[in-house]
Amino acid sequence: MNVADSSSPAARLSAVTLRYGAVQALDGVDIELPRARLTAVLGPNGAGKTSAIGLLLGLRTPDSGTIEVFGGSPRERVVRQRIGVMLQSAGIQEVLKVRELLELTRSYYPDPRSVADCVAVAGLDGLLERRYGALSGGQQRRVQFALAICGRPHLLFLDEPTTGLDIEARQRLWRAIRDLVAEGCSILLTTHYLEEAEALADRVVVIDRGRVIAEGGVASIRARVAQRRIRCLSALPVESVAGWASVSAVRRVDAHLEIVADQAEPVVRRLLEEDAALSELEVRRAGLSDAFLALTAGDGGAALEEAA
Ligand SMILES: Nc1ncnc2c1ncn2[C@@H]1O[C@H](COP(=O)(O)OP(=O)(O)OP(=O)(O)O)[C@@H](O)[C@H]1O
Repeated sequence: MNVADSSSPAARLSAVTLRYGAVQALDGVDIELPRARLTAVLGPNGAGKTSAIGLLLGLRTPDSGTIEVFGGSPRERVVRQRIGVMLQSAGIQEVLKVRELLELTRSYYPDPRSVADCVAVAGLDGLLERRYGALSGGQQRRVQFALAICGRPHLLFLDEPTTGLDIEARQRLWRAIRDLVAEGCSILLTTHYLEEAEALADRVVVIDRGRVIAEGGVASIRARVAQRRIRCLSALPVESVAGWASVSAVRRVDAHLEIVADQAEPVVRRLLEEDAALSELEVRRAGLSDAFLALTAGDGGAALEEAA
């Protein structure tokens, strides 16, 4: 295992495909997790985010492609001992007390944090003697986070970690996550919330229907979300509208044109000039789904869902 080479990524999925029966969950996915950086994986429900994490954890085997974690297989013990994980389905024994859960999980790792440190980082004051199953949803999430970080992982998987947390708990978790990255931890975070990615991520990978459709810095992904979405009933040909200034994507859905544009006004003006019969004109701020449309326009366009 190549633990010493700090220039290589912490983990890498290369050309990975994964199918569950008829469902192609991942379809040729390449993702790299650079060291000491937070990579946010964004995408709609069913995009393949959890499946990608399952592969990186060695819980599943891909149909094709390769997975490397610290240069080795995620199934090697020495690799697993460098990984922490907070999944959506936690599978935690409900009858155990928080202290027992922490001590049990700490025992798997060679150099764990102290229980007191876990309590401080995850905000578990007063919860150690409580049974896990008797905690509120938000308290359980905090315990799950503590279990994920108690082994001082070098690579941490956080699958929608702030779901169910109140604003204060979310802010606290964000601070803890930032501290971990500053200490050198590499993190893969999945989220449906663009603002969470903006607050935390160095890089964003957008997955849709099993494919990576965009990746880059937060600013470049956000720039696409700043676009406008224009929808109207018009017979203008898609090919000609696609060539107009400001237009980054266009497609036809039944009789409607759906356009993603950097600026709405010039496009709307021209639409009205060129099609006197145009009707049902709508302009709205583009959401994440519109960013997907803009990014995938070259290969036929992704399904346009309601703005995120
Ligand atoms: N165990 C399974 N058996 C069959 N299909 C599955 C299984 N797990 C996932 N899938 C399917 O694979 C696809 C990808 O699912 P996955 O859970 O990876 O998506 P996700 O991006 O994590 O979604 P979400 O945001 O809803 O958590 C979906 O179509 C899902 O229904």
